[in-house]
This record gives sequence, C-alpha cells and structure tokens, in this order.
Amino acid sequence: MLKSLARGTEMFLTGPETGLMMQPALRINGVSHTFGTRTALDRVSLTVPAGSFTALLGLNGAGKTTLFSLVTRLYDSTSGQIEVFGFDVRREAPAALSRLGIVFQARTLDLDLTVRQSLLYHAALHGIGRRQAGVRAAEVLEKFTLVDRIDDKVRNLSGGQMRRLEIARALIHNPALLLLDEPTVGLDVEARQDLIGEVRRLVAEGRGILWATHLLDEIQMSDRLVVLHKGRVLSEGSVQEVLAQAGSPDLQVAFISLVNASGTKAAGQEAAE
Ligand SMILES: Nc1ncnc2c1ncn2[C@@H]1O[C@H](COP(=O)(O)OP(=O)(O)OP(=O)(O)O)[C@@H](O)[C@H]1O
Repeated sequence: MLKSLARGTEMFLTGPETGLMMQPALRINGVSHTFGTRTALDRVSLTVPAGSFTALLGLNGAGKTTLFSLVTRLYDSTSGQIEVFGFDVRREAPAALSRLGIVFQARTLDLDLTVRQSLLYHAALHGIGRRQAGVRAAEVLEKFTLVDRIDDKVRNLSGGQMRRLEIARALIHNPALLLLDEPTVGLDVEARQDLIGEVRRLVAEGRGILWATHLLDEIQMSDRLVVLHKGRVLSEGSVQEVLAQAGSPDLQVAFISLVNASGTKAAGQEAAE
C-alpha cells in the first residue's frame, strides 16, 4: 500500500511517507476565527485520522472555507492549535505545509499553460527537481486519467478534467493529507461520481482526505464525518456514531435534527441580530 521505489540514488515515492502514519493527518483544537464582529468559527476541534476519508458536512456559511484557509495559513489562527501529522502550522509551518495538498473551491488554474506546464511549475514551487517532477507528473496524471491531455492547454479541458488536474497538481509533492473544498461544485452527475471515486482511491494509498461538502449523497457509511454548522462542530465520528447521536438511521433526518438541536445562537448569528 505504501510503497517507495528506489531508483539509483533517487527515491521516488508512490505513496505518502510511512513514518507519519502514527499521527492524525490533521488535528484542529479549539480554533476560532472572526471577521470583524462576525464569528465564522467558534472553538472548532476535529481530527482527520491518517488514511481516512473524512467528510466535513456543512451548509453554505458553515465555515468550511474559513477552516481550510486557517489550515493552509492563508489566514492566521490566533486561537487554538492546528497540527498536520503532529507539526504545528504556525510554529513548524514548512514541515506541516509540505505534507498537505489543497484544492480550493474556486478554480485556480492558469488557462494558458499546458497540463504538463501546470504540473512542472507547481513541482518547481515545491523544490522538486525536473527529473523527479516528470516522474511525479506522470504518476498523478495516470491516477486522474489525464495522460493523453498532457500537452493540451488547460483552457481546452472540460470542467471535470480541470478539477482532476487541480487534484493531480495538489498531489505533485506527494502530500499525505489532501484537503478538498466542495470539489464537485459545477460538475455533472457522471463527472462527480468519477471524481469522488478517484479521490476515494487515494485513501487506499494511505492518504488522509478532508472533503468539504454540503451534499449528503457524497458521504458513505464507511466515512468519518464532521458536521459543521454556523461555525460550530455539532457532531464528529464515524457516520454510524453521528447517526446514533442524532437518533436517526437516515443521514438527512440526522443532519436536520442536529442542526435543530443546536438551537440558540450559533456562531455568525450574533452579527445578524
Ligand atoms: N472575507 C470575509 N469577510 C467577512 N466575512 C466572511 C469572509 N469570509 C467568510 N465570511 C463569513 O464567515 C462565515 C463562514 O463562511 P465560509 O465561506 O467559511 O463558509 P462555507 O461553509 O465555506 O460556505 P460556502 O459553502 O458557501 O462556501 C459566513 O458567515 C461568511 O459570510
């Protein structure tokens, strides 16, 4: 499952570093964030175990993107603690950030580059030498069935192919944790199914996945689930545990029940009042 192939003096990794797997891929403890008077996250704690598919389920405005921005240090977290494989994102930023890949909700591709150029450029940003970058690019394109598009301009890809390229690019430095913020937005049913299947296969390689979504049908019974609502974690655990906490075997009913039970002022409401 976790393989490393030694070729001459170079090491090419096809799965994440094995030594990391004792630590959770992501541990968030007591993190809050405000925009002016608006509280976007209120003492959020959650864990993404190494090698797990963890769904972060929340409606619009739940705080999913804000959380991703804090993990990737786009925003600075001033309260609580965020660790990637035990490395604190503030105090040990290079060690933490080099072990995570991110796909943001909004597309961030340069349409004038070719697929190959996109990948090699990002590999260079991560300090990966040209030869190893070529090997990694071939690997990630294979995983996301884009090999035959390698010399096409990004602007000529379909929406689903662009998304797959973004994920391939996020894996170019072989991170053991991948964060995806509502990656299926704008994709048709078939492209959605293909994408989620390809990402689930990354779990089998030992990667931890945090998949933010508001779509219940993207969650499987074998997943870990975190329910985020108006900046607060309402439930966390296996899907079975979340259903048991909510008292319903149906995920939609359980979700609504958790939201209703969260009752009074959730984060973000204060400013609206
Ligand atoms: N830059 C900002 N300035 C002010 N408020 C913001 C900013 N970014 C987010 N917010 C607010 O913070 C809260 C959480 O927003 P966030 O975008 O993190 O939620 P989300 O779960 O990602 O929602 P969506 O699914 O719609 O993307 C919302 O109330 C939002 O209006």
